[in-house]
Amino acid sequence: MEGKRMYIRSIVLKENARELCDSYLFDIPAIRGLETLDLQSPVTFFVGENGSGKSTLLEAVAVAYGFNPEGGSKNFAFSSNPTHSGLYQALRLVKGPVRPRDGFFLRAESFYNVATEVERLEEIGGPGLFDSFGGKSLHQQSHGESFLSLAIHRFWGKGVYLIDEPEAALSPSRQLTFLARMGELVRDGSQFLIVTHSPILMAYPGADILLFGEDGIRRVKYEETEHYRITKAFLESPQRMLRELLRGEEE
Ligand SMILES: Nc1ncnc2c1ncn2[C@@H]1O[C@H](COP(=O)(O)OP(=O)(O)OP(=O)(O)O)[C@@H](O)[C@H]1O
Repeated sequence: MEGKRMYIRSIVLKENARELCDSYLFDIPAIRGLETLDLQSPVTFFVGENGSGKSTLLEAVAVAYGFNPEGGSKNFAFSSNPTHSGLYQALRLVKGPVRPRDGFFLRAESFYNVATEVERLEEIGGPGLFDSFGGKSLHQQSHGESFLSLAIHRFWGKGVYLIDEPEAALSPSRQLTFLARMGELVRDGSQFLIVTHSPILMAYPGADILLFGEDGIRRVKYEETEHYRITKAFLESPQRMLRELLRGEEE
């Protein structure tokens, strides 16, 4: 996809951001240091340590873009336990000239409620309800199965897909299935913003990997990520790494 086909081109923190939202957000280095974050590839990953602000920023982008804070498409309006921050009010999104035809925001915590709402809306839509989800209610499928059903049957393409830790639902082989599905959707003009800890997912060719750290947000190569380096070192010699880690316990 050419740059001009990107639906969200940049994430900008407004100059008066501190007046617009909660102060704890500015204790997070990635948020504090944010000015303009350009999205340069149809697939962008937010990576970094636990608590570095990845989900906070993804959720704020989702809400600023018009998604329901708990997830779903732009038509979803359910609310079970609103916990999202006010950061979305302090963001300005620079959008591309082409509008997406589809979009979905998914978080692991509220996936169950999204699945319920998807089924409710499909029901209103008439018969053939479960055909689009492999012939079964999403609630009769496991977390991973229903996640993939959504990605395969409900992500229609030419869309914006914001997903928080898809690997929470997926086995390694299903992560590969999801990668392949992402490839199809990207070739069909879609854009993904994904928070992940998975060294499998972040290997997507040509993806832009944005590392959230103590110095703010910076672009890194796949092989520079801790996820790649630690996983590689571990798998090359699990015994050696475990020996070092558990040494204290043996003495
Ligand atoms: N309502 C809140 N009040 C104060 N601090 C909060 C609040 N919500 C989140 N935080 C803090 O904001 C920080 C960023 O959280 P966030 O969920 O964005 O991290 P993350 O990078 O997605 O982490 P993980 O990889 O563990 O999911 C954390 O330190 C968290 O404790």
